[in-house]
Amino acid sequence: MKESDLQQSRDEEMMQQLRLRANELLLREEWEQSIQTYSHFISLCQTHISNPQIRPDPKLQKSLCLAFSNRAEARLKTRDFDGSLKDCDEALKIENTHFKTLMCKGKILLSLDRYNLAINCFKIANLDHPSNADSETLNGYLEKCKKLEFLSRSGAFDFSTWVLNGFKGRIPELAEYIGAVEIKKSEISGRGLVATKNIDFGSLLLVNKAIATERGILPESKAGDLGENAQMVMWKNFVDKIVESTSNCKKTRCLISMLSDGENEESLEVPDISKFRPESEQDCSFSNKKIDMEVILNILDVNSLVEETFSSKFSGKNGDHHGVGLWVLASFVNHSCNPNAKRFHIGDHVIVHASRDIKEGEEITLGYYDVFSPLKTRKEMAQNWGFDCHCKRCKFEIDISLKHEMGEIEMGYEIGVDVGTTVYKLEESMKRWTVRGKLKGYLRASFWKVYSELFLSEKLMRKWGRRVPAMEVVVESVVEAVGGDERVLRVVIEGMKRSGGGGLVEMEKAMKLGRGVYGKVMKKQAMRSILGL
Ligand SMILES: C[S@@+](CC[C@H](N)C(=O)[O-])C[C@H]1O[C@@H](n2cnc3c(N)ncnc32)[C@H](O)[C@@H]1O
Repeated sequence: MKESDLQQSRDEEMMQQLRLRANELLLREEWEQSIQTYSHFISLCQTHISNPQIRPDPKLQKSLCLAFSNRAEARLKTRDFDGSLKDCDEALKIENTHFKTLMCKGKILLSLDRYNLAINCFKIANLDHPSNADSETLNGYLEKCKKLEFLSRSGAFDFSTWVLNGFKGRIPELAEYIGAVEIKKSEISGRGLVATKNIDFGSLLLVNKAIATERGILPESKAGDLGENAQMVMWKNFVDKIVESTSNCKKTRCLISMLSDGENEESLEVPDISKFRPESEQDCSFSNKKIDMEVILNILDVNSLVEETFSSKFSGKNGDHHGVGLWVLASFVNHSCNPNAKRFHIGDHVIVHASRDIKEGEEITLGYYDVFSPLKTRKEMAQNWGFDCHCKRCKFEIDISLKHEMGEIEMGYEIGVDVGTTVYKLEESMKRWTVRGKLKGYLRASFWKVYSELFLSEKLMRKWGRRVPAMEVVVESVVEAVGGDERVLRVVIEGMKRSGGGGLVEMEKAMKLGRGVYGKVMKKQAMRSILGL
């Protein structure tokens, strides 16, 4: 036997061993090792195939296709989406209708929210292998992709069934969605999200999937080592997940690199909103680089959010479950103390809707912290975020806080003076200062705690009822000024129940308020059930 023939048979033997070993590792779910072994096999196989002295072997081509496909699967398990997609494409170059590869590629594209491309993969797989044993699974994926693609285009989310089931069972299926908004230079700070047309209160503005989230149980009291340690562990895990996502996916790396790290926000580039659409390809200077750890930490500091879950908003409690995450598009929304939007979290998605009517060109704003608190508390919370808020409401309240009576009212609020006295004094002072319209709503929202305590107490209302404005009047001004809130809803519903359940008009008002608070994501019956009407 010639030396070259001997070498060829040694190579073939080696490839055979590598292939079997890699398959075994894949079955044993030892992803990293199987990736390494497939890589070794692939490299030998490619050298072998490209050798002009060796007769082309269709069997070897098939093995190479399968090796790429299997390595793609293993890479998918390690969440290396880019690597996995590249492997799928290599396999498909060899056999363009390879079923297993098309399924794998479809699943990756689905988890990257690229619904249309995923649909294409599943469709080709279906056309070419109509009687495949896995056709039920395939059709399941195809249906799921079509549904998500529709949701992502229309924003027609409906949580009614989930709500009516008491938030039990599977959470509603959610897709990424971008409503009538664009990113523009903001008058508040840096870039912001702006309405591209008039938007009704309750309408969806965006649904955005997290780059990563971390959830955990933290002791109720955050004081003490136990709470602090648990918080630190959660934060560390969260940072690790973000680092992993940025190194595994070019698109994630590009998107994160567009976020503010808190420095020179005014000079940051204003990205086009299309970059955030599910199907968009990314092409940025960061695409092949690692983002510096210090930059990642600063970006997370400025942009990560604590979850406010949808179901806990209704029950009024989140228990000791806490979640933190990074939602890239939602990170472009600035804060205002008279916000026009609200956010909720379901699974890994954040859902942002208009909490008031929004005019074309108006900036979308969220309350990063509780906007139903007095100026002093809000200022402290803004400082924790690292900025000074200069919104209309803050400016107005800063002027008012210079008045002597305001100092007395604030002092009374802090030391817990009877709520009726505080409300009465504030209302009388507003008359003297000729505070009108929205401005009244601003101050009432700042002292909402005392107003709600007064309205919820039959005893106090008997004493003060005639000397203070009616609950409906206060609620209307507060909602117009800063938008609704679960706590405002609670006062309204209590008031309705106390007056005998409320007529149709009251009921309609409460439902309308509910749509501003929770968004138009459920039918009337579900809304009625969560409002307890
Ligand atoms: C989540 S980012 C919002 C988007 C940011 N403006 C940008 O250009 O990327 C949060 C940062 O925006 C700025 N910001 C948001 N709301 C603000 C406000 N009301 N006043 C001043 N700065 C604000 C602060 O620098 C804050 O740390």
